[in-house]
Amino acid sequence: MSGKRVIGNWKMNGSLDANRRLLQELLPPLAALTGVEVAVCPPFPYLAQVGALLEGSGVALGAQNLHAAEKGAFTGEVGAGMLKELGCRYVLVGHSERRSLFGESDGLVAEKFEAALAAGLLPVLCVGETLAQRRDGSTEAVIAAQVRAVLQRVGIAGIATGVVAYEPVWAIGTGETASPEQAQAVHRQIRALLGEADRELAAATPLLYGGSVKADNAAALFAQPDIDGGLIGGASLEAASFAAICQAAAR
Ligand SMILES: O=C[C@H](O)COP(=O)(O)O
Repeated sequence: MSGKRVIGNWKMNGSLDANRRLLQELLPPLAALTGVEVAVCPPFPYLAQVGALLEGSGVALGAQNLHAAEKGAFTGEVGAGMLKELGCRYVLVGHSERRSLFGESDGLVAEKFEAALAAGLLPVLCVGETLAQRRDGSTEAVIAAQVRAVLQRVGIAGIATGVVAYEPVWAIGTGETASPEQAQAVHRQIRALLGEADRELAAATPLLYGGSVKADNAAALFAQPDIDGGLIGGASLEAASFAAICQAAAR
């Protein structure tokens, strides 16, 4: 039992028809896998449809974002309780597209992580450096600040209840994956940082890698000691590719 997790982030893609076809093709091969927990995160409007299609499959449902408040006058936003009620197990928090395109700060991301925990969801904290930050040598500082903001708010027990996903921004949707060694180095750093608070809980925190994970590079990434699975974007929209990635995690 490898205990790995693979989460598909569909981003702003899909339709009622495309979702049905994707899951029809994806669920049968996944049914045979053991030792891997799989989830998919469709856009908000499709959560109910996808939740119903996943019923009995063992594949979990996740959302891509949430508001930090429980409810109120926040037009266009969605609260953690609503996601929970629709059957979500996971919710992504602080994806780099949220940070860069929608101005989400480390502080706001921490508030969202806390709100998700309070509702009984498993928040997936996304962290990662830009290409410029990697080039100027600030990867470690950037990741540390992103992780510490959440650690300070919810403590190590809070983080360990959820998941952390390292997604170098330069590897997202670009086809350029971090090498297994590059990814492992950052994962080891995250584990060590969490370990300053509690070594056991740090060891138990799932650390996923995301950024151009494909069927042909997944196994090498998942073989790294501190990589506990993947957060998959583009390849999660192709049933055969996503199934192969899940298969690599199940080994
Ligand atoms: O949430 C997923 C990541 O942004 C990775 O996306 P990608 O697999 O298309 O590079």
